[in-house]
Amino acid sequence: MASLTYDLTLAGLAVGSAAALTGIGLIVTYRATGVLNFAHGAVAMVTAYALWQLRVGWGWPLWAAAALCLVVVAPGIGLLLGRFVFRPLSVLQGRGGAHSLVVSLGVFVLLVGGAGLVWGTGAKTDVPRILPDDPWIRLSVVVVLAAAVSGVTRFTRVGRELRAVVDDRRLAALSGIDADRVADTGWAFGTFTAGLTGLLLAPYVRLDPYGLPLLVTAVLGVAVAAGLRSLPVAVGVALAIGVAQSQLTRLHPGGGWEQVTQALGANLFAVALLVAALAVPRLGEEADREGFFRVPPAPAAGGGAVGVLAGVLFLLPLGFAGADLTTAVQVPGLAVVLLSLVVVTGRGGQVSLGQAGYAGLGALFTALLAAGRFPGVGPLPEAAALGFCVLLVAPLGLLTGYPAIRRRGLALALTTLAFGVGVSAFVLTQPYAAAGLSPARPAGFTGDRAYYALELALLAGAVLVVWLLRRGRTGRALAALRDHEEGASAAGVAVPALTVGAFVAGAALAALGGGMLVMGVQAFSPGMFDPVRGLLWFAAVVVLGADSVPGALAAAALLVGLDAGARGGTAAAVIGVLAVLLGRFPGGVYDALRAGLARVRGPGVRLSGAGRRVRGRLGRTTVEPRSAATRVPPGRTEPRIPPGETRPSPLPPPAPPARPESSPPARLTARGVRVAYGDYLALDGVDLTVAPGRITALTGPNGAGKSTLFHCLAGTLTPGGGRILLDGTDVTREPAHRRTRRGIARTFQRLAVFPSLTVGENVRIGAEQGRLHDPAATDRALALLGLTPVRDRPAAGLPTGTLRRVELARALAGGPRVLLLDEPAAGLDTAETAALARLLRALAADGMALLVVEHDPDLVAGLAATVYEMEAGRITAVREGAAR
Ligand SMILES: Nc1ncnc2c1ncn2[C@@H]1O[C@H](COP(=O)(O)OP(=O)(O)OP(=O)(O)O)[C@@H](O)[C@H]1O
Repeated sequence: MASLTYDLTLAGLAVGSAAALTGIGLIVTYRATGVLNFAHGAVAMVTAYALWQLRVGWGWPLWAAAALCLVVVAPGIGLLLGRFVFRPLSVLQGRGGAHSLVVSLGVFVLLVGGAGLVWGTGAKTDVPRILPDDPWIRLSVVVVLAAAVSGVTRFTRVGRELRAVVDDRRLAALSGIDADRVADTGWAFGTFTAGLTGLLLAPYVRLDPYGLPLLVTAVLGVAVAAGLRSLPVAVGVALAIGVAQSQLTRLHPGGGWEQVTQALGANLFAVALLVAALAVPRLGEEADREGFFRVPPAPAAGGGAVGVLAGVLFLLPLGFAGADLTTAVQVPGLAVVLLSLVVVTGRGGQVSLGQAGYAGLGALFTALLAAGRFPGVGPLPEAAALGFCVLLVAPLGLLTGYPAIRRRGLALALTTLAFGVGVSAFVLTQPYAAAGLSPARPAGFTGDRAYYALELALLAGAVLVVWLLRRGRTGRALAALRDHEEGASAAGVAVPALTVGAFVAGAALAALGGGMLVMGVQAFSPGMFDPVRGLLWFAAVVVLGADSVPGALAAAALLVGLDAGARGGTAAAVIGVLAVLLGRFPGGVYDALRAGLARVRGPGVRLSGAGRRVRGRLGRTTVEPRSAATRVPPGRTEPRIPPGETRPSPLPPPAPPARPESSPPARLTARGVRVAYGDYLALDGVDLTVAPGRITALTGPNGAGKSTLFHCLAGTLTPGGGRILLDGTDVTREPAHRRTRRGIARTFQRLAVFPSLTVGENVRIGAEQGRLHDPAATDRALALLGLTPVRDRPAAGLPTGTLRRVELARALAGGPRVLLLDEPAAGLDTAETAALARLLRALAADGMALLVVEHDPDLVAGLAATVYEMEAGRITAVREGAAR
């Protein structure tokens, strides 16, 4: 028994060593470049193929083949990626940034597709071993490598440079460090470890374009568990999981647990990925300095002609026959799955790498329900099975929707990926699913042509759902969520509910598409929904225009058509190339084509209303993540007005705003508010009152704690101690959107408008989601702020002064009783500042309670009735202002 334990431990250490190598490589690359290389496993796979080619294909000596792979091929791929793919992106984006995830997924699918094209999709079982089959040797390699990296990082100049770049790339560059060289080193080392992992693992697993990358992707959890930071933790976790996984094979609890134990034993790294992704919600934020990751929004499709063209193209297969028609049957189902990504990612701005999981569940449930093998449910007619599977899977959208409430960027990407990996490992590939499920098609639609017609009807329904989700109150709220989450919350949008809703709708659509697909091919196969396919679909939708229905339809046709008409892997390779080029076409290929078309047409051509809107949107810098779209370069207070456009009318003298009867005055109070950031006490028992009918100001030097207090009042930060009261009601623990609905509105120091919406839509969100829900409030607020002439203009690209008014109009449209303004005069010229002061006085005269946070004591002196002075987290003085 003891020897079995020993043998299993050794076997586990061997597996753990390979995982540890992956962890080391991922962390080093991430620290040096800010990119979590999702293509790590694909590089491992390509290097293993290279070894096979050199040794088995061309008969090279093993040592020479292995040396070439490890010294030239693997690091060479890294250097090429770093220099030609990610460096241009980081120049555009700043480190980390919005696109690196999509581009690294693009590299992943490109390598997977490319390997399929070059070596075929069949498995190679004769990859030579480069090391003896001794776990101790593998372990030694890993320990030596980890120690060497730690030593180099700690004690050498390269290591010091690496740490400096990790801390602050721009500062490091200013102090003479060649950050690009550091990044190159990170890439070369990272892909070297990927190559080594590939060579170590390939002889023991089936080497095919999908299998090895998938295996290595599940190991991402090791790096995540180490917070993408600590090499010893990564190595320890990897070895522990390797050993635990190996020991689990001894357990035979019998009964239902037998299957669970076996599944766990085979997939413990997937479990680790799931646990780690859930446990580290703020992962990657430090590398995403430009703001949270947002998938670049493509403009709404709008163009009726494109929609009609897509409709006609989708009707064409009705005239096909034979194999062509059988292939075409897969397109509408996949199109529905991809539309689910349009809802979640394109419109809601949430990364979802796990849609293949939902589609797979939809397919499996449909097949099980129709076969009468779903627990507790007898056989259902096929059409009913399809409908029922949608109802079953939709609530499961919570599984990724709920974590998405607190996660952004990388953390959300990893959580959704972990979901996809988990569903594939623990549900789709289990014996009950793998054993010959062959669902029939609904009665009356069994022939290919009839079934295709049925699919078209379902696809039309799905397009309608997406169309509805993009219009009206919900559509505007989703666009606001995507464009600027904090801004949406401040406008009153219930961000958590909407985020979950987007995932639930996405899960329902993906399940429908999965069910359609499996009935189309009349067989369930887990491989159709493996996580690699999820990554491919995500990349395909984003590159063709994440918020574009025609883009999703085109992606489905492309993916099915290319793989059917050409060698396996072509579709992945094409999507990969497009994703890698994404840096050049930030709004997706569809967007780029429209831009090209607009350029070819030239400026003299009159565009329709929709065309003008699209051109206006294309003019903005969608390449930047949210809020950055409205950022003004330093030293310039207002962007130049583009030629041919008129300057929006200046703010008119305010008529005293008529306060509706339903807006009784309100008082906002802070009582003994305390906030600590770690050991540092940012607010130390602050008392402050924002009284109705007057302007209260809060001033103090940088770092005094003004913004922290402001966040506590607005609901974006929950204090560690003390209370926030609105007219005696304790609102301390209420989120921002609920406070907005109670009548506490706010504006932002850095603008928080929604660039993909028009000025009118921006303000309308405030009226729809705020306290009063008064449809006429939009017009009133627009008129009050002098914005009526620009109400149909897209917010993107408007001057800062105008956008400040848009933000204020949005806040006022909700009928606030308390208005909190964070440095409202930032970026305004003198005339605009004076007009703003007049408006604020008028609002106060009308009974509103106003708080103005401002650095400049002179500026507030003439405006405020009460001035609170703050320093080092305390109120140091309260004095009467000139405007009493
Ligand atoms: N998220 C955070 N983590 C750690 N420390 C923080 C955080 N946010 C603020 N601080 C620190 O808390 C203190 C108060 O910051 P705060 O932004 O509230 O000051 P402020 O008066 O608004 O300054 P400014 O006028 O420059 O915005 C500062 O020392 C700041 O460095």
